[in-house]
Amino acid sequence: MELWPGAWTVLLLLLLLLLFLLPALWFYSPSAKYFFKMAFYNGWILFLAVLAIPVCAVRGRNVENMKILRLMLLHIKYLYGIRVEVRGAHHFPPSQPYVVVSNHQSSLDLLGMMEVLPGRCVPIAKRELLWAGSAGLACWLAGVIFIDRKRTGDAISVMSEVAQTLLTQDVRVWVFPEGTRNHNGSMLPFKRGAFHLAVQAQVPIVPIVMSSYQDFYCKKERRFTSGRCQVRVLPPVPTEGLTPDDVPALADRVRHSMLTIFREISTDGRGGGDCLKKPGGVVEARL
Ligand SMILES: CCCCC/C=C\C/C=C\CCCCCCCC(=O)SCCNC(=O)CCNC(=O)[C@H](O)C(C)(C)COP(=O)(O)OP(=O)(O)OC[C@H]1O[C@@H](n2cnc3c(N)ncnc32)[C@H](O)[C@@H]1OP(=O)(O)O
Ligand SMILES: CCCCCCCC/C=C\CCCCCCCC(=O)OC[C@@H](O)COP(=O)(O)O
Repeated sequence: MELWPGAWTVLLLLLLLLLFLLPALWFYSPSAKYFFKMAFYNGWILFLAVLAIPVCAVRGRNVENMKILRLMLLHIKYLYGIRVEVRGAHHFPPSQPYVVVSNHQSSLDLLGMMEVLPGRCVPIAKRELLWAGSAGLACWLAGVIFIDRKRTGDAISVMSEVAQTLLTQDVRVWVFPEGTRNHNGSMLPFKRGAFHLAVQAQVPIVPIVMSSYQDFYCKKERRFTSGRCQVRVLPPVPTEGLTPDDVPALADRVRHSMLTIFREISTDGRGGGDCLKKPGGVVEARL
């Protein structure tokens, strides 16, 4: 193929620009750094999923595949210099089904989640994740339960089937009761699906709180540095003898205990707020 004579010069200039521009952007523009890091995070997970799919496919759709995904994802915190400290892991009931509920700040929750994910535990995820290419397929193979948030009736019947599965197949379920990502320094009101699920199956609820990421991550400010995160497992909350009428109070009680711990373990003691940094590095809380 013949190229226009100046084309090589243009290509060379573009290459030089990339070679110098990308590192310069990385060092001098925190926003560019944020985008590179997030793009790499998603890209790396998609790549790992491509490797995981054939291994998981041998077993077919099976909750045991979640162990493979977990092992493959555990190193990511080192790539990003995030120290994940786990406390209270002894609170996990040793061998029985239960429902884990945890706060949901960002897709980075995957790091804390993989740190403590119990055996035979499957997350409940929005249906859209199923279409996230290789990651969606890997999730499906690992038994992730998908719900359509736009169809309440369908979501509720999926949750009711899950309640049966909890008991008959000895699995645990991980639910983000806020129902969506929330990075505003507090917790959204809890949706009640997870609590109905636990009451229907008469299994305990294990609340897990991940401390605020706002020291090292803020989407609004395009800031993503290294940092620390604490994952706190709280004592199980029994549901034996409770009925659907008890669900609203149960959900409120669990949210209250989680919010208290969230504020306690998040570095500014208030959960970080809307990651608005005041001059002097003080983080203003918006709760
Ligand atoms: C190596 C490579 C790896 C590659 C792969 C990478 C990673 C893999 C590993 C794991 C990753 C997976 C992690 C994925 C995480 C994704 C996180 C998410 O997607 S979060 C979003 C989805 N989750 C949720 O939404 C859960 C919380 N939502 C609920 O519980 C909701 O209640 C709902 C069931 C979805 C319904 O919600 P909706 O808004 O439609 O309605 P309401 O909540 O208002 O409820 C209406 C009404 O119904 C009552 N209700 C709710 N549930 C039940 C039920 N089960 N039984 C009976 N009644 C129920 C509820 O109480 C309301 O009534 P009332 O107002 O009277 O109380
Ligand atoms: C605990 C988070 C698990 C994340 C799994 C990461 C896999 C990502 C790899 C590449 C795929 C790109 C698709 C990004 C999917 C992000 C998953 C996520 O965090 O879902 C958010 C969901 O909950 C709530 O959704 P909304 O906040 O309502 O929109």
